[in-house]
Amino acid sequence: MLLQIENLSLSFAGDDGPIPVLRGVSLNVDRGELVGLVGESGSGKSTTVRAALRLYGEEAELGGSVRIDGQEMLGADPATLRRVRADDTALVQQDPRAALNPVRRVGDSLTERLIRVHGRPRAEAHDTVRELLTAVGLTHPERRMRQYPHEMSGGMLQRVVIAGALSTHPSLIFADEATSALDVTTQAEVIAIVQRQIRERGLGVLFITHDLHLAAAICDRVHVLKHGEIVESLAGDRLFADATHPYTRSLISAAPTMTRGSAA
Ligand SMILES: Nc1ncnc2c1ncn2[C@@H]1O[C@H](COP(=O)(O)OP(=O)(O)OP(=O)(O)O)[C@@H](O)[C@H]1O
Repeated sequence: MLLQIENLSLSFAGDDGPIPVLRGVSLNVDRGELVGLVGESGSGKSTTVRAALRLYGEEAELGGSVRIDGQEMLGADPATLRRVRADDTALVQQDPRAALNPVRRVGDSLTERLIRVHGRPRAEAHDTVRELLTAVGLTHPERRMRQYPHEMSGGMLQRVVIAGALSTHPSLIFADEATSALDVTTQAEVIAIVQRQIRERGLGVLFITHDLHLAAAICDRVHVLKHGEIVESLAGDRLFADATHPYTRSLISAAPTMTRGSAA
């Protein structure tokens, strides 16, 4: 199992005592799986990811267990956390501009990480990045590598970020609203790239989205989070048909549908 979250709890320290945000979250992601985590804003989706990667400091109190590729993250020492984050996982978030240094050429941002963090020779790092930029659907990869983030569109930059995420050969990707800011066509292309990596590399993906239609269309399983608790877990292709929890039903009825004339 790539990701095993069991009974994960998290509270932030507040002036009037601890503020519980996650209340016993349990979910798994296996090799080759795309697993969805849905819920309304503030339900704790991003907190689940950040807690799993142990990105909080002393402000957060954690309980339960998170194992990534068998390694327990709660209680792991800083060197182990750095290794798991750098070697086994990648995190792709909504805003690709926040993930890239604005004053560096995108090729340098991507190759430097491979050279510094992963000890790859410069020429090999350069070739890897060029090949991955092609794989994520960018034409003229050498030219792209010489560009700065502001010279690219959001869709192009998110492809760059995904190429960077794949460059270290992670076994598990946390995609936190990774395609939410993209137009529908670019979103479909980027998702197709991720799905190919899932098939070809046996990658596992925890896919966080507020878009239930998207989750139903692409996820093997979908977990529904409400106030830090998973209230329902369903096969993606049965999400709309089989959901029984009132919260899931309310999310479904609130999800916008594109029907002819609906924009009028
Ligand atoms: N550092 C923090 N200190 C205190 N409360 C926090 C902190 N980070 C998040 N929270 C609270 O935890 C709750 C869950 O937030 P989280 O960002 O995980 O939600 P989400 O489901 O990802 O929502 P969104 O889709 O809006 O990002 C929210 O009520 C938020 O205000």
